[in-house]
Amino acid sequence: MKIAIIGGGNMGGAIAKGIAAGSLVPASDLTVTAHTQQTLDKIKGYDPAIRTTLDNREAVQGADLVVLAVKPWLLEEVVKEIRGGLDYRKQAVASVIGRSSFEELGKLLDNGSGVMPVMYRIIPNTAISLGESVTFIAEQGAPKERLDELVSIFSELGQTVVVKEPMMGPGTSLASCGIAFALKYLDASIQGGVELGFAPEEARAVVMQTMRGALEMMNLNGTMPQTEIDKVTTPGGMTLRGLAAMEESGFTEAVKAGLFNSK
Ligand SMILES: NC(=O)C1=CN([C@@H]2O[C@H](COP(=O)(O)OP(=O)(O)OC[C@H]3O[C@@H](n4cnc5c(N)ncnc54)[C@H](O)[C@@H]3O)[C@@H](O)[C@H]2O)C=CC1
Ligand SMILES: O=C(O)[C@@H]1CCC=N1
Repeated sequence: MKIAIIGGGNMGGAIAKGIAAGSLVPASDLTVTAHTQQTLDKIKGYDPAIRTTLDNREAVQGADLVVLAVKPWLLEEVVKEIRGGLDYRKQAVASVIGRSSFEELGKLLDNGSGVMPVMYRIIPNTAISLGESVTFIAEQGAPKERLDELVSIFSELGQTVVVKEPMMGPGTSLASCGIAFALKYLDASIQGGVELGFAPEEARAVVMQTMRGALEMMNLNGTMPQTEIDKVTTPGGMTLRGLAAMEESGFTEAVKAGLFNSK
């Protein structure tokens, strides 16, 4: 599958890096565009075989899939720019834009011909660059084999979850914004560790290994977090006091507020 990524920034670049490292799409079948040559040079640094250009119209020529990965406020401008050069019978269009919809994308892509392309919404998180993403995918009008092919590509880069469009917002919150929320917990822990007397690098190492251990226990034991929390918590002990203080400060509600407000 030949893929053109329009906007090789944090997300478009991470997708390009991940796909180039995978086995299903040769790096030479990837074309990435950006607003500046400096960004394209960074993309070349991932794999020199990735094709790069500042010209969006040139990039979409011959692509089987065009991935729109610009900031939301640039979507309309970019779609208008490339629309005339797309063959909707052959070329599918995917949006990675966080708060978009098939309705909005369809309106922008509508060229009055009565033919619409296969459309996807694809929301990875930034760990796609190292093959550890959770990627949510929804489709509109995709034949099963084309969806399966797309899912195979993204499944090399972590876990892929195919959903109906209404679950794209919640999926984005939980996994794509969610990676920032997880990092926020780590950041708070490191800050606290420093205030407890550790050097920042020591606190970082301790917090990362503690998080790794927590994840691995859940993974190996097939448990929910509370089961593992119960094993740590001595009645009347230190952990209980800490957990109570966290909840008094609104920990669980704060995390949920982050999820509900980001969708
Ligand atoms: N960063 C993330 O973790 C995620 C981002 N997204 C979505 O990805 C989209 C891009 O976000 P980021 O990658 O974070 O932004 P970014 O600013 O890092 O990347 C956007 C890229 O678009 C390029 N660009 C600007 N104008 C252009 C044009 N006219 N033609 C071609 N390229 C152009 C810029 O050079 C830049 O490299 C957003 O719509 C966001 O909602 C979705 C999931 C996760
Ligand atoms: O913050 C955002 O809007 C984008 C979408 C999901 C992650 N980053």
